[in-house]
Amino acid sequence: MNGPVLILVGPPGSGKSTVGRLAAKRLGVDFRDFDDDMEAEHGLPAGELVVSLGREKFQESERELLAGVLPTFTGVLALGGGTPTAPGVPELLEPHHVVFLDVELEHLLRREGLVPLHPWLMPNPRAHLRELLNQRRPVYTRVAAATVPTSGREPDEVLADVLATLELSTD
Ligand SMILES: Nc1ncnc2c1ncn2[C@@H]1O[C@H](COP(=O)(O)OP(=O)(O)O)[C@@H](O)[C@H]1O
Ligand SMILES: O=C(O)C1=C[C@@H](OP(=O)(O)O)[C@@H](O)[C@H](O)C1
Ligand SMILES: [Mg+2]
Repeated sequence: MNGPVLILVGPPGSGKSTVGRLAAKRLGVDFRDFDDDMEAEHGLPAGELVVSLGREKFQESERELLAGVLPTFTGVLALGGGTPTAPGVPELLEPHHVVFLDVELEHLLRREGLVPLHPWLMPNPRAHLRELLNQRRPVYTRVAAATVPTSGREPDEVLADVLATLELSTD
C-alpha cells in the first residue's frame, strides 16, 4: 500500500513531532510535520491559524491537504493534534499504520512551550486540555492500530515502542 510508513497522532505536546523525527531517522526515511504543510498553505503557524480561520475552516483545510499528502508521501508523518477529529479524516487514515501517543494531563502540562505554541488553549489551558483529552482519546484510539504511553518516559523509550508496532504490523 502506498502512503506513509507510519503516522503519529495524539494531543498537542504528546511528542508526535519529536518522536516522528527520531523514527524517520532510525528508519532512514523522510519526516514530515503536517503542521508545516498547513503553515506553507496559509502562511501562518498552525496554532495561529486555528484562531484566525476558526476551527471549522481549519479542519476543512486539514482534510483537503491531508487527502493530497497521503498518496504521495512515504516517510513518517506527524499529524496536528486535532487532525484526526476533522470530519472525513478518520476515513482517510483507515488504510494506514497509525500510532497514538498518549499522555496524562499532568505530564502534558509540564511539557515545554505548550501554551505559546497553542494560543487557542487560552484562557484556561488546564481545563481546555482536560476536556480535549476526554473528547479526543476515543477518536485517537479508533484511528490507531496501537497506543504508546508517553507519560514520564523519554522520547527514546517511546520510539522503541513505536518501532515495535511496525514489526508487529500486518497493515
Ligand atoms: N516523552 C517526552 N517527555 C518529555 N517531554 C517531551 C516528550 N516528548 C516530547 N516532549 C517535549 O514536549 C514538547 C512538545 O513536543 P512535540 O514533539 O512538539 O509534540 P507534538 O508534536 O505532539 O505537539 C517539546 O518541548 C518536546 O521536547
Ligand atoms: O490539537 C490541536 O487542535 C492542534 C494541535 C497543533 O499541532 P500539535 O499537536 O503538533 O502541536 C496544531 O495543529 C494546531 O495548533 C491545532
Ligand atoms: Mg507537532
